[in-house]
Amino acid sequence: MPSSPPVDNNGAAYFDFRAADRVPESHAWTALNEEDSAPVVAAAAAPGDDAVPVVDMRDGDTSAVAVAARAAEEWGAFLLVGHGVPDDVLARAEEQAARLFALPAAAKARAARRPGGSSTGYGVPPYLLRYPKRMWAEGYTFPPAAVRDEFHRVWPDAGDDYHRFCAAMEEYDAAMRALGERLLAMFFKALGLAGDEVTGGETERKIRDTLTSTLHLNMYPKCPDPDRAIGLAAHTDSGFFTFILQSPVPGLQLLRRRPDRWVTVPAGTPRALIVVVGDLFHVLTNGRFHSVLHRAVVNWGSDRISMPYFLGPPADMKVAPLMASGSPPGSKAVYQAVTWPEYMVMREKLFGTNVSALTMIRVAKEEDEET
Ligand SMILES: C=C1C[C@]23C[C@H]1CC[C@H]2[C@@]12CCC[C@@](C)(C(=O)O1)[C@H]2[C@@H]3C(=O)O
Ligand SMILES: O=C(O)CCC(=O)C(=O)O
Ligand SMILES: [Fe+2]
Repeated sequence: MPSSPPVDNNGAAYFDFRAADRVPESHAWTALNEEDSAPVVAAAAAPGDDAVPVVDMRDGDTSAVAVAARAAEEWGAFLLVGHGVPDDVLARAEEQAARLFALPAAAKARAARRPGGSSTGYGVPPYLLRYPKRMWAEGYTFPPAAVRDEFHRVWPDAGDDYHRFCAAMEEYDAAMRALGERLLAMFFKALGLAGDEVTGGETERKIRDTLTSTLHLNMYPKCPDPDRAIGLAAHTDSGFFTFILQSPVPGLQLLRRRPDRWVTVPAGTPRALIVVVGDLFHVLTNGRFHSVLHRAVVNWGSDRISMPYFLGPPADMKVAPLMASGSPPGSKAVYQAVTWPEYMVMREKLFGTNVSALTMIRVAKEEDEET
């Protein structure tokens, strides 16, 4: 297992990206897994098969549901348009995130993640600290419900800047959460469970009523040598699903299999949100929907901001495959029930081994298709 270099202040003492005229050894990206070296399909050239699917929520129910189902099965991700979240809500959130990252290092360092793998604050998420190299990015993680407490650390005077920031995040949170509930309903329809009152209706309600959310703001500074650095290394999201608001600068790439290749998600669709399926949704759907490896690359000319909004179960919920009462006879749950924290522990342990934590909770190996 690769050992991580020591990181000061729980990962909040970032390298001074602004002053960099080269990528130092500490940030020089090295491939860990085979996928890391897979070729990149140029966004403009991405034809037919490699064009990222687009789900338009305005397309009447059945057609949008069918497109979402195929995309979740075949890609584990898609672009979501017609989602109804007002432009100005997205624009304000993005603008405020940019203002946060533009603050002096000392202001941001006041909000450093606390020791012991704390899940909120400014700095590198604990899981990413396991990588042998640091990434070309700054990050800030927080549960949106706690935004007013959390950001007192950055703005102790609680002045106008503080209020503008918190109001924009609260608006973004409310919109994303409502959208999360709508997408959950679409996914349940797609799974053909909507008519199954026990497996469908009850579980859907339980998941919807207990959904938890986490916001993680990413800022990828422009980079003097983008091919030598990485913004965010290849990973799957561990929760149910993630909405990513990305700035007009491209950078997000999705891994497609057979043959392995990275497809760049176009950033030109105004106000489109990207939906990424996470590992626990992979489990919930018994592998029908796929969690997807994705990463963020950096570029020479511009900073890039992304604002992933992670939706998942509460910490004490056991997530198990949903088996519809109408499932074909003989179909079995392929995954063991697991809570989010249990899953995170497994994933930590497997870090650097090239084995997905999903393999650890897989039961009926012989029936399982490749993931
Ligand atoms: C709710 C979440 C989702 C987290 C953990 C926690 C807060 C930060 C998220 C990320 C963001 C960066 C990649 C990732 C892999 C990471 O290390 O931190 C994500 C992770 C996950 O999806 O597992
Ligand atoms: O920056 C992006 O587009 C992706 C961010 C992401 O995947 C994450 O934070 O988990
Ligand atoms: Fe991610």
